[in-house]
Amino acid sequence: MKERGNRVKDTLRDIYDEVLRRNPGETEFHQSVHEVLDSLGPVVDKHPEYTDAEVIRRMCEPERQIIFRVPWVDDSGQVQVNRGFRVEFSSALGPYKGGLRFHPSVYLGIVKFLGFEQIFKNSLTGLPIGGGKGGSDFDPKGRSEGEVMRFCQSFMTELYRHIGEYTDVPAGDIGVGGREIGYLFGQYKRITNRYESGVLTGKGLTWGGSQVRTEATGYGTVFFVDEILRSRGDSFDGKKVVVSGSGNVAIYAMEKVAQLGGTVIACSDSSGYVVDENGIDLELVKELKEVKRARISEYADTRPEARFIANGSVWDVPCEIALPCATQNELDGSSAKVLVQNGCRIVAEGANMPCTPDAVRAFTEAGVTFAPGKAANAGGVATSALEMQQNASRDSWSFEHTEERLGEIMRGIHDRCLETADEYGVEGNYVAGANIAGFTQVANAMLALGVV
Ligand SMILES: NC(=O)C1=CN([C@@H]2O[C@H](COP(=O)(O)OP(=O)(O)OC[C@H]3O[C@@H](n4cnc5c(N)ncnc54)[C@H](O)[C@@H]3O)[C@@H](O)[C@H]2O)C=CC1
Ligand SMILES: O=C(O)CCC(=O)C(=O)O
Repeated sequence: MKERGNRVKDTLRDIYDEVLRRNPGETEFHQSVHEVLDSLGPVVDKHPEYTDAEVIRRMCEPERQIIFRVPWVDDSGQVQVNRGFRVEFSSALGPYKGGLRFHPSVYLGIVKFLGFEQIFKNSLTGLPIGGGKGGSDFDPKGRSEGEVMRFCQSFMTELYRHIGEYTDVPAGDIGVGGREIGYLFGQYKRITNRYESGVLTGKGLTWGGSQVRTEATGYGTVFFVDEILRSRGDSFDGKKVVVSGSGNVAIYAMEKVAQLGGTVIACSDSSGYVVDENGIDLELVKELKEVKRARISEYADTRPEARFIANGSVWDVPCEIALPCATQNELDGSSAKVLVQNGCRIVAEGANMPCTPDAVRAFTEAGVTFAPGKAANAGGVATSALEMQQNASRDSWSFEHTEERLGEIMRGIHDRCLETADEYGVEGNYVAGANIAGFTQVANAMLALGVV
């Protein structure tokens, strides 16, 4: 028995070593692979057919990686050159699906970590979507409307030949919202001469978009936490919540917390954080971030009762529930210890991999419930799949119906994580439950499809 356990460990170690060797310097990708492999011991033990067919080894190698030049002309007439990426990771369950990120930190390792996470997240939704991710090192900050449009058009001038309703369906992520999806869709339509609505999601409501897609990731994360609370006979009522970021995911997480009776007392952006003990004024954040594209510090200029802190961590603010909704590795081990000391009981990742491995360890050791992003933030991509359904049937659902579907999907993911954790002897462990449940569905499809 012990010998078999050691063999399983050796196999997983061997696969991880190969990932390190093949993908040098891609630290975020290594981190995300390690986190998944760490959960798979009991599955490999129970199902040797997965390793016999090298399912895990194949899963760690993207089906296709596309890197391309994105040249464009800025407002001063200067030619700029950025780099574009699309990593098509797994199409075992459906067309590649996942967002595009425009941020100066983007390189292959970030796109691959995000694409890898997306395989398991998309599987957890129970909807027919594979995993992929893309983006560019373009920095939209400080760029004019015209510059953003010309960049998006140049990006799509290459990307269009790799995507399609049945092939690969991108959407938004950091730095890519409704405005950018509009420019990208416009250029795709122009080049292909096809109104192929299902090629992108996150579209505007008058041109093929879905109700609730804008809100879906943030709302979904809060629905997930609500399910955790409900399973303990508790609710958001009167709970103090801290959210990091103030972009798409953060804004709609804050909105749903308030609707369910909780109070968000702090949020942030990359320049610092604001604390408003009376509850963050969401209309003000929306005005600053969605309309003016301003810094969060302006919040405190408008609300004298609020404080802006430029240096420091939003995780220093005491709360019962923490929702990291900004970016990867933004919450480290020492921040996690501060949260624990201050009485935080639940952490749910609205962002992708915002908690470092040290942070996750600190939460687990302290008995804090930790919901990983691939489960807790799956509401965004799930609603993208609902957008694809509406596009395919040329239908358009109401806000209420779509939100109801989102709620059902998030409750389903929550329950599947717990049931799977129980089945594999790691009761209450959402990380293991999410990784194993997401993995087995993809692995079974890969076995059925042969060595491809
Ligand atoms: N948009 C979506 O549907 C989904 C997004 N996500 C993830 O959620 C996270 C946020 O994405 P979005 O809200 O879409 O992007 P966004 O571009 O709308 O907002 C990002 C926010 O994070 C802040 N931020 C970035 N770096 C920061 C740092 N180091 N410290 C503090 N704040 C920082 C930015 O100032 C901004 O407020 C990302 O990890 C993304 O991958 C996950 C699932 C779906
Ligand atoms: O809606 C989508 O396809 C993308 C969502 C996404 O990028 C994510 O789940 O991280």
